[in-house]
Amino acid sequence: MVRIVAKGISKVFKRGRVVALDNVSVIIENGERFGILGPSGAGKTTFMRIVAGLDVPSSGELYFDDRLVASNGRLIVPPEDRKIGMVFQTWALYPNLTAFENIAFPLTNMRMSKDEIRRRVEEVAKILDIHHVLNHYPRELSGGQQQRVALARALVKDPSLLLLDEPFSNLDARMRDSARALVKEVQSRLGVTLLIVSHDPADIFAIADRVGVLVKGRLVQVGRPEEVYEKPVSVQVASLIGEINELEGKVTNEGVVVGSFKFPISVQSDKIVIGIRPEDVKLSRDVVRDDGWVLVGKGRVKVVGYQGGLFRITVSPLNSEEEIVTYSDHPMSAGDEVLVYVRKDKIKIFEV
Ligand SMILES: Nc1ncnc2c1ncn2[C@@H]1O[C@H](COP(=O)(O)OP(=O)(O)OP(=O)(O)O)[C@@H](O)[C@H]1O
Repeated sequence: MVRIVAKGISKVFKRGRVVALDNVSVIIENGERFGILGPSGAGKTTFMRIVAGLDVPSSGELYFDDRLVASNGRLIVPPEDRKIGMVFQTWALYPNLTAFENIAFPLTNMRMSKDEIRRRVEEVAKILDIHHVLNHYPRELSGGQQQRVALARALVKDPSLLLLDEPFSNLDARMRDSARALVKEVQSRLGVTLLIVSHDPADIFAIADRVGVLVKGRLVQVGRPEEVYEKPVSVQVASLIGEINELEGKVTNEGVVVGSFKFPISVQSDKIVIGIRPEDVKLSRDVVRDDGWVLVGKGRVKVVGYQGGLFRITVSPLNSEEEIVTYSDHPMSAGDEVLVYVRKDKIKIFEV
C-alpha cells in the first residue's frame, strides 16, 4: 500500500503549446480506490504515465508516501523502483507463452531463483483461482481466465499500487462486468492502492471510492462518485458522470421558465442552466400526489424507444423545442400529452 501525493503537477508538450496537465494536486490515500474521470484528451493518460514514472511532470512534485519520486522535470525514482502493477486497455497476453510464463514475465528480468518465481506465480494464481490452468496457452483459456492471468501478471511483483488505464473499454458488456467485479474483489483482498482512469462513469461507480474529474488538464472536482453525481460543480461534470437533461431557463419572479414548463425554484443569477437527471423526471397522465415531486407543466411525448427493459421517452413543452429524456416502465406514444413532474430537491442549477 502506498499514499500518492501530487502537488501542483503540470505537464506541457511542444514547448508549452500543449498543456496536458494544469496544476493538479490530489492525495490518494493508502489502500484507496481512486478514479480519474475525464473526456478524451483531458490528460488522464498523462497523469497515469507520470505516476508510473514513464513520464516526468514539467513542474510540481510527486510523492509516494514521504518519498519524492519526481519533481520539476526530474525523475527521481524510476518506474522499476515504484512497486507498480499495470493493466492496460487490451489485457493482452503473449499468445506463445503459457499462463504461467505470462504471469512470470515481469519477474524474468529480476535476479530471482526459479523456485522463488514458481512460488510467487502459484501464490497469485491461487488468489485469482487460475492455478489449475497455469500450463494453458491463452487460446486455451476462457475470456474470464485470460483477464485473471492479465491481472495476476500485474500483481505478481506484489505492487503497492495498481494502475488501470481504461481497462474495460475493449471488453464486451458481459466481460466488462465480470472484470470490474474481479478487480474490486482482488483489490479488497490485497489492500493495494488502486488508481483507475476512464471516460466511462460506470467504471468509476463500479470500482472507485473517490473520483477526480479532469477537464482540459485541470482537476475540477474531487469527491465520492455519488457526491459528484448529485452535486456536480458544472454542467460538463454533470454530463461526464451520467446522463442529464440540460435546459436553458428564463429566470422570472415565479421560477425558471423553459417554454411552457415552469420550475418553482428561486435563483439569484439571471443566466442559468437547469440540470435534471432522467430518473428525477416522471411523466403521468394523472395528477401525482407526492410531496417530493413538483409539476412543471404539460408536455408532449416526442420519441419513445425501448432500452434495457424500459421505455426511453423524450418529452417537450407544448410550445417549444426543448427536450427532456426520462425512462419509464409504462409505454407511451409519440404525440401523447402528459403531466411532467420533477423531483424538486434534485433540480440542479448551473450559472453560465
Ligand atoms: N507526447 C505528446 N506530445 C504532444 N502532445 C501530447 C503528448 N501526449 C499527450 N499529448 C496531448 O496532451 C493532451 C492530454 O493527452 P492524454 O493522452 O493524457 O489525454 P487522455 O485524457 O488520456 O485522452 P484519451 O482518453 O483520448 O486517451 C492531449 O491534448 C494530447 O494530444
